[in-house]
Amino acid sequence: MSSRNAREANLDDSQLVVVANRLPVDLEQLPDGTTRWKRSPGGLVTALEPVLRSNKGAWVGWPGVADVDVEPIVEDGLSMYPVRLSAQEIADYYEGFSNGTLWPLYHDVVVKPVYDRSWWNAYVKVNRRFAEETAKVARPNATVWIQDYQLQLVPKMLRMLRPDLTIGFFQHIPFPPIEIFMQLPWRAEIVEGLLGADLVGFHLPGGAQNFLYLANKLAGHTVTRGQIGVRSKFGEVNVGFRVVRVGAFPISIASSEIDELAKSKSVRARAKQIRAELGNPSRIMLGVDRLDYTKGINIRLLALSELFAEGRLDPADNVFVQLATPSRERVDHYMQMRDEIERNVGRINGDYGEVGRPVVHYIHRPIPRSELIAFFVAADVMLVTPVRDGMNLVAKEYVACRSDLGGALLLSEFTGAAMELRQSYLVNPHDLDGVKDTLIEALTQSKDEGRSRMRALRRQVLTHDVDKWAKAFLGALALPSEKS
Ligand SMILES: O=P(O)(O)OC[C@H]1O[C@H](O[C@H]2O[C@H](CO)[C@@H](O)[C@H](O)[C@H]2O)[C@H](O)[C@@H](O)[C@@H]1O
Ligand SMILES: Cc1cn([C@@H]2O[C@H](COP(=O)(O)OP(=O)(O)O)[C@@H](O)[C@H]2O)c(=O)[nH]c1=O
Repeated sequence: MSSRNAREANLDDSQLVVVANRLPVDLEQLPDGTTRWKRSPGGLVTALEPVLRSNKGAWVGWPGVADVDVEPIVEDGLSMYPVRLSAQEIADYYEGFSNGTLWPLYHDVVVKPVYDRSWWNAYVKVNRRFAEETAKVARPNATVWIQDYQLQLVPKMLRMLRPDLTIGFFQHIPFPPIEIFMQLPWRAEIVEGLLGADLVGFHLPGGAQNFLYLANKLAGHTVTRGQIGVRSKFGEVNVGFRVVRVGAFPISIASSEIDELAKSKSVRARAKQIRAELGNPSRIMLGVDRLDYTKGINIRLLALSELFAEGRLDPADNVFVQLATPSRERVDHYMQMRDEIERNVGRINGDYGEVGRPVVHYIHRPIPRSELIAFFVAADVMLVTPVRDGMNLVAKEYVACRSDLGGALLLSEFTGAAMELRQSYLVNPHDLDGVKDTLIEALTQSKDEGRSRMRALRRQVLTHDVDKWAKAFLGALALPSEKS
């Protein structure tokens, strides 16, 4: 990565500042003691990086390693301001409160959240540091856009430090049903923290509606009663002399860019090569995920193994490729899940594979984007089976890659993407027989059926891209918010 020091480039005072737990790049420490930058994992970075580069804004976030002081850097017009976290803070604020408490709680308690007071204290302390760093970077009257569940206290803390700023907050993960959120010992503090923003955005109207209800119940503010729409009909919370808007803005991808890349000769050629490397099977099934227990990877493996056992799917002619980026590897539930998935991959290959011809190809490392796009082009059926997911950009990326109108998308009803991608093969991931039957349907769809579904899906993804998402959010944030 070619970079210049941000202070040298005199870009410190920015008009649009994104604040997220991670910078879009992670610092990697190599065994020989040198360091290099690599792309950070996850959909938040995929979505926001192009938006911020085109706005020439600033990004405040953690550089991905503990206890290092990194100078601000500027790259292609994007200024990045690293926030230092100690190893203990990473354990308590990131792995602990963010990913051991909030992540499972907000994903419908799919595993049991841990409520630990020292984790909470670290969360407060680190949120304060993010607010202080942002207060230093933002120009007078700038717009600050805070991202996600790791930083829910920052809006209020930042408003106290810098009342001149316009502050937006976007939640990338589901906002849970009220009775689940009410488990959280620090529920009122979180709601108050978010209400420091001028606009609080969610992917779906349901999450926005849940938050609106809690703003009344837990913080005692008066709120509007009408139904919240998609990019329209915002809810309002009266917080003293301010009005806080609450809305739904489903995130998306740089659709045309991905569409173009997928059409390129090199990607087409690589897709063909992938099929050949897999032994030219009749059908390639694909999964692409961070290795997270919310993504339902084991459900896919179980469905496949039963279909092979029942003779409904021929292991000699169907392969499944699972690309899995390592994620949160020191958190207990992630370690357990990895062991379970890897045991299942081994078992299925032991039962149904042949020497030199596994039925499940499992890769546990980050895959570069161009290679990923070639996999999307090669795959006949894309398996997206989370038990809960804020959006799931992978589902949209698959659709953007299929200008040939080939392929089929099998999609869990419990993803944010399911609200928009209605012509996919929708499944309830808890209903294993339903998943198996729908998978067979997708694998055996007629050409006409597949083309008609993919055409409709592409219309949605290509007309609702990440630029539209950012403009809708920032446009709503720019509306006057003072009470008249
Ligand atoms: O930073 P990590 O702990 O390594 O996790 C990666 C990111 O995961 C989550 O992504 C979410 O945002 C996507 C874009 O809105 C959405 O499609 C997906 O459903 C979410 O799970 C997390 O919310 C991010 O903060 C992390 O950076
Ligand atoms: C496995 C893998 C993925 N990517 C990219 O990461 C994001 C994932 O975003 P999504 O919204 O589906 O989910 P999370 O944010 O992780 O919860 C998507 O853009 C993938 O293309 C990648 O670049 N490399 C990988 O190996």
